Amino acid sequence: MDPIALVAARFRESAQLKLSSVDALAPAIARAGSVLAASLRGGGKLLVCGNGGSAADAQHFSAELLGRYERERAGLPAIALHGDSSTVTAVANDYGYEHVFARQVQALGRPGDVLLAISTSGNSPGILRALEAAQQAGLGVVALTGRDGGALAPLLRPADIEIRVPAQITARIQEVHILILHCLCELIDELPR
Ligand SMILES: O=C(CO)[C@@H](O)[C@H](O)[C@H](O)[C@H](O)COP(=O)(O)O
Ligand SMILES: [Zn+2]
Repeated sequence: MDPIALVAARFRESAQLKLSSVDALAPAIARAGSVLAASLRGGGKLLVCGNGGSAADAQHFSAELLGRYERERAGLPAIALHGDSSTVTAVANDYGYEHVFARQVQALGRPGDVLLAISTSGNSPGILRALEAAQQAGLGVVALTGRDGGALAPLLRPADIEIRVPAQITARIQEVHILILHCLCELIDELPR
């Protein structure tokens, strides 16, 4: 494989996926922005979770809220749930890895908060448990998924928001997820709080 051709092909795939999915995704992204801004306006906080690259995306997003995105404002409350390594290792060791996010949602989540769950497959057990814990605790839910939405999609309630990237490859889905997260940052900064 010619490396330059490979790079060019990946750039084109990524750009084409973004262009071909914007019309389908924009309404749900706008709705999610309103839900997140309303939660923050009402004194709520955002709990964010994902595995692997999606954990990095969760932390990237929480950093942009706690710090800043593109405009000056006070820090906003957001917690990336994989970030506390002592809690993650203790809960995984004592209860199993699938409980790592759910346990924190149960402990930290309050009605009016929002869980932002990120999973390209929609099938990661820890994400499914976190979703159930959020629903039980009265949190709003925004889920970033891909493929067919996996086992997560049918668990969503009507008020929950799924933003599903219409692609099969994890990396391409993640590349759209990060664009979605930046749009959410901008909407949070733009919408009344
Ligand atoms: O970043 C990547 C692949 O691009 C990987 O680290 C990937 O995030 C991991 O395999 C995750 O465990 C996948 O989980 P999920 O998106 O299916 O929930
Ligand atoms: Zn990756």
